[in-house]
Amino acid sequence: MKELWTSVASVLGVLAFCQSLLQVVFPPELRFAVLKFLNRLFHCFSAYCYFDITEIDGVNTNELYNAVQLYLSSFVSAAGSRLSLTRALNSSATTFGLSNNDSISDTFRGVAILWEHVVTQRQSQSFSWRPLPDEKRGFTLRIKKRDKDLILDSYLDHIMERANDIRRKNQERLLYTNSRGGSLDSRGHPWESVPFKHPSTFDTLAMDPDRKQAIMDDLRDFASGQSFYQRTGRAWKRGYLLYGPPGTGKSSMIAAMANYLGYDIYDLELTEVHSNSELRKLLMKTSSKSIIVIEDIDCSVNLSNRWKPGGGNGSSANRNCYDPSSLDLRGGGPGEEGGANNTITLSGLLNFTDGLWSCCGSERIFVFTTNHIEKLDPALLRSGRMDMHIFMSYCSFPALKILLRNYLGWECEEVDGELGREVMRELEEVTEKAAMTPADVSEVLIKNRGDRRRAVRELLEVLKARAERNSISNFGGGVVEDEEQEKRALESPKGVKRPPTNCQEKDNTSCKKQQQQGEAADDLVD
Ligand SMILES: Nc1ncnc2c1ncn2[C@@H]1O[C@H](COP(=O)(O)OP(=O)(O)OP(=O)(O)O)[C@@H](O)[C@H]1O
Ligand SMILES: [Mg+2]
Repeated sequence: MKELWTSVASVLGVLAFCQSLLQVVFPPELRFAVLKFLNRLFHCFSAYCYFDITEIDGVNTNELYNAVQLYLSSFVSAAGSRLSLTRALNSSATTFGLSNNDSISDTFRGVAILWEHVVTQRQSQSFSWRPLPDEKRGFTLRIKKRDKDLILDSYLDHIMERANDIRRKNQERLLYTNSRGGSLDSRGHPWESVPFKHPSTFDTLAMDPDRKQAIMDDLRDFASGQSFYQRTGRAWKRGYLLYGPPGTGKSSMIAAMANYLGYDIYDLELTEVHSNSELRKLLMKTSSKSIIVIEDIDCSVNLSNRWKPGGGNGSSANRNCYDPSSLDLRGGGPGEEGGANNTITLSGLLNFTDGLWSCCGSERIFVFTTNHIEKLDPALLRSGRMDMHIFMSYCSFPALKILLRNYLGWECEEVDGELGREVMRELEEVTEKAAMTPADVSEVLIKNRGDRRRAVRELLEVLKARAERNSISNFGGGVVEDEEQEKRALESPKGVKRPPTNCQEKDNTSCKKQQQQGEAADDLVD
């Protein structure tokens, strides 16, 4: 054993001597050329090829590095005895990683792959726009030369896909906003994000169950439709236009969609976007598997005035709603024609959702909402642009039943007894005529959620009062004007007034009936 150590030491000594001799005898240029040559010779005869994936690519973070790190973390935990642990911002899960200069093998389509995590000290920093970390990190991928063409592209795509899945699973959903008005953050990102924790789901959404199911099916088909979109040559995106009076659940529906699909939301504030090119940049910085939302598309920006440089004074009165009749969809828009490059136009917006740029990235959903579909330009409604137009209506009876279940834990299907059924009939009859929004109904239920009996009784009273008011104002039409609805939503019923319970004002029969219903409601929810 002693002899072995002696011989190893003497070999090392000889090598060190040769190296110092090389350094003394040969100039650095020659040494470098010799090493390069030896390196080439080695790679020529080696059966393997190597790919370096560095953490920082120039000054930008290399997304592939992050993806590989996440991908390896999915199976490294079972393999390694020494691992690095990390937890990302907004993440609820711990990620395992390879320790410095450790390696792990993987197989893909029967091909063996070796990954090595290489960490070296960075040389003294030359000039850089931003400080770089002291350590240089990277992964080296080793595969057999003959497998290179066979798997490299598909393997890297597979890694990116898996990494995105892991990221989504680990991370709470994110809600992005462009409220910084075009300025970029330190990583060059125009979007700001916060964790998205909206509790709305399709289960809690009050709307007709058949329509709800149709939307869920559509979303599911979209999310699993990669091959369909590829086969048909369509960009993998889908547009939904949600329209209806305020408080009917448009925003709640968007949150439910995001929670259902596990997508992030990009809430695009059009008033913060100054030009079509800025809009394009924002789009380019959105990730796939996301929902891009423009709320109140009819009011968020005065496209017509911004279109014509001298065409409007931009007064707040004008800014509130645009006049679609003054929009001109011919040509590329004024940004290109009129030289007003700092404007956002309808054509820019349409290109955003529909043009070539809309296909950068994939699996994205565009959702526009409006209270006034009739004010939208037909170009926005054209088929193929917004694939599905979803009307969010006043509270229907099936929707009311969902709200009763959500807020009071009350299953209408389980109602029995003659009086109980009578109340259900009353509710059914009066709900449509009342034309109340789910938001208004929710208010009544929230206020009385501690006392089911009182909640149902008050709801019935409010519905009846609304129905009566509607029949008077519309001569039996039953649906009130939009403006009135908006006002009603703004009023936000702090305390819903009860209709007069003073029976002297009414005839005896109706008074008796009212009393009976009150009692029935009491029995029903006992
Ligand atoms: N269909 C619904 N199902 C369940 N809750 C609803 C529904 N519609 C409204 N709500 C309740 O009313 C509140 C307001 O609803 P939401 O913001 O989704 O309405 P909206 O249609 O987006 O209104 P606006 O047009 O003013 O933006 C929600 O927080 C939710 O609690
Ligand atoms: Mg809304």
